[in-house]
Amino acid sequence: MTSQPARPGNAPGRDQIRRAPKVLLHDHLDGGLRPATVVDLARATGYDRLPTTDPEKLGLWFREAADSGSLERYLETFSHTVAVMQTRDALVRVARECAEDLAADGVVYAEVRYAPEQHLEGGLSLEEVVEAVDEGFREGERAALAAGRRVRIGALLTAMRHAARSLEIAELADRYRDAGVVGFDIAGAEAGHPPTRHLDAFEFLKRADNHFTIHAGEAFGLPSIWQALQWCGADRLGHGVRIIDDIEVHEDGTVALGRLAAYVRDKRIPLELCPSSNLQTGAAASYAEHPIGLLRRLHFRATVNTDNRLMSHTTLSREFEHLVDAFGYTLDDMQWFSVNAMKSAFIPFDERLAMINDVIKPGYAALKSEWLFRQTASTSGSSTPEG
Ligand SMILES: O=c1[nH]cnc2c1ncn2[C@@H]1O[C@H](CO)[C@@H](O)[C@H]1O
Ligand SMILES: [Zn+2]
Repeated sequence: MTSQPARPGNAPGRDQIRRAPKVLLHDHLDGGLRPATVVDLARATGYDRLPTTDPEKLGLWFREAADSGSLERYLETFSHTVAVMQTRDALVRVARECAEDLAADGVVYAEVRYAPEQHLEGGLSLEEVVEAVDEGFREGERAALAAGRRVRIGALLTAMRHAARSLEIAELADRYRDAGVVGFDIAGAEAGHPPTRHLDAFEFLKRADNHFTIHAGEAFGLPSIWQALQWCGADRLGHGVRIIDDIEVHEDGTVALGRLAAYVRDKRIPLELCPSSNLQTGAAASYAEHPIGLLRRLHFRATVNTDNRLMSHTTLSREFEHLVDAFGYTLDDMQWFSVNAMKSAFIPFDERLAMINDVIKPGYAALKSEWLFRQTASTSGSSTPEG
């Protein structure tokens, strides 16, 4: 274990970051398994191609293999997790543990995505996959509640952008809407697989009043973001980090936004930013240089996300710790990101508002008052009373 780095001023500590109510919009179910669960499930299903069956080494292996500098290589690691998620029991377990792990990390609302078409090899139907995952999420929510933590999980159904099942998956998402599914997404290698290949799926979704996000502007730049928004009509951008290519920072500190960047900011298009994942796929060089710093300053609708907790050896708290260290963020910044994310969620407006007013704001207020009392206690303790 590394020791907690010293953080200046009123920077929140590791424990406060974990306890702060957080909202997660971009997390892949098949990218968040516990290493020990991968080993267990491989044993139970007879999958013998894991690089190692030692959970600790396996965790390390995923992290290192994903640390390749390219999205394509990063995605290769999913062959192992997807391979052990082909039965109903496996899907229920992985989804249950996901909900429990997020709750333990202080996440109060999450949208977790996966591609149903990748879980059919054991003979399950698309519907059975969706129902198994939903059962797992609900079990996990109940287990978390019994442990004193409240989390709400909604599913996003992903279609793989290199495949040709997006309309079918979009229809599936529509059918399971209000039954645990809150939206749709496309994922997979970005270069060479433009979102416009899936226009029929997006048009269907829009006509049926559904929400969707698109992985765009991660490994590929502005044209991908432009297509996702202006051709496909995405509600949010998965990553969207390359919008930075349309922002010019001048030497005197002034900033000029290109038309697309201005559109994204003006329309409050949510950016599902995933710092650690971006470092691994080469989309950013370091936390300190990650575009999230500038995007937050310019008041884009930026949110903080994990992408793949297993491959990036991360949690939402750890993502925030990195940002606190790199940019000196405070609890106010964390609250800003969390409210941004909650505003951008795909559940109904009144439920989002209730989460913001009844869970997020009171949660941060309590943490801030803790901090205030500690400050007062330490100042009065160190001063000598006069008279
Ligand atoms: O950052 C990413 N960019 C693009 N695709 C991804 C990323 N992370 C995961 N997946 C892909 O999404 C599938 C469904 O969850 C995963 O199997 C993986 O292939
Ligand atoms: Zn992703």
